[in-house]
Amino acid sequence: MKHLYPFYSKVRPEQRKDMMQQEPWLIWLTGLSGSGKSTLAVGLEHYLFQKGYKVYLLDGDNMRSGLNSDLGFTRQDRKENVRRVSEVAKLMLDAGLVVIGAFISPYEVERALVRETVGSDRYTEVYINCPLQVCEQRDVKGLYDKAQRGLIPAFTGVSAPYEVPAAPDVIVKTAEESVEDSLRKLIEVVEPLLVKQQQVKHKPDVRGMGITGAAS
Ligand SMILES: Nc1ncnc2c1ncn2[C@@H]1O[C@H](COP(=O)(O)OS(=O)(=O)O)[C@@H](OP(=O)(O)O)[C@H]1O
Ligand SMILES: Nc1ncnc2c1ncn2[C@@H]1O[C@H](COP(=O)(O)OP(=O)(O)O)[C@@H](O)[C@H]1O
Repeated sequence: MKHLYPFYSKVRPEQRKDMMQQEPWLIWLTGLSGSGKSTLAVGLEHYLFQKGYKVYLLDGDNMRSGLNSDLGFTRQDRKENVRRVSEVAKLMLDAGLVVIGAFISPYEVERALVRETVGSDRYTEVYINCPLQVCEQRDVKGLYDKAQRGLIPAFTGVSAPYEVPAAPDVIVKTAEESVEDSLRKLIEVVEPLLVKQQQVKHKPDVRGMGITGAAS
């Protein structure tokens, strides 16, 4: 039995939105290695940052260098990788940020878990669609070549599966579009989601702000 006693913040989500002047949102980019996730995620983050949004990018290679450095690419480790990232993203959303996640996340069940963890009302799944042959030709990091020579086990698309998203919110086809075109398409869908829906006004009421034992 776990003896846990979660506390509840006195800062309401609406107050955070007011402070941050944006809708917290997770934009999740899934696709094969070399499909264009990092290129588009970096571009989207940069664009949104320049426009004044408080935005942060979580990327597979980066997360796997720190928090998830103990994980490899077995079925179980990929599941744990995405589970941890979804919990990190949830905390960042609760703090009011816009979060971009760029992960292969090859299994439908884990992508559904991300959606469920953060809440489907603040989640957009983007399928970075690019045929395997094109990714192999690009071979940005030389990983396909190594995987084909048997030097990298369980490489997505070569020796491990990638389940095409059944119902993504957005699809970008990076073999057919320029980087600029794909980025524009992404921005056109994403930016309207982040604009704060309504300004919430509240009086500066300091009663019960957690100061205990003080004379009232
Ligand atoms: N076996 C294997 N399969 C796929 N990818 C591999 C593998 N080994 C290392 N890499 C590198 O890890 C990056 C993908 O990490 P992710 O955390 O996004 O993967 S996953 O969501 O857990 O499947 C991936 O980055 P991208 O190329 O940007 O997708 C690779 O750089
Ligand atoms: N429309 C596009 N969108 C994104 N990347 C593209 C596009 N067209 C070509 N590319 C190229 O494809 C490569 C994608 O690499 P990268 O972003 O590292 O992929 P991933 O992060 O999915 O492994 C880059 O060299 C990029 O310039």
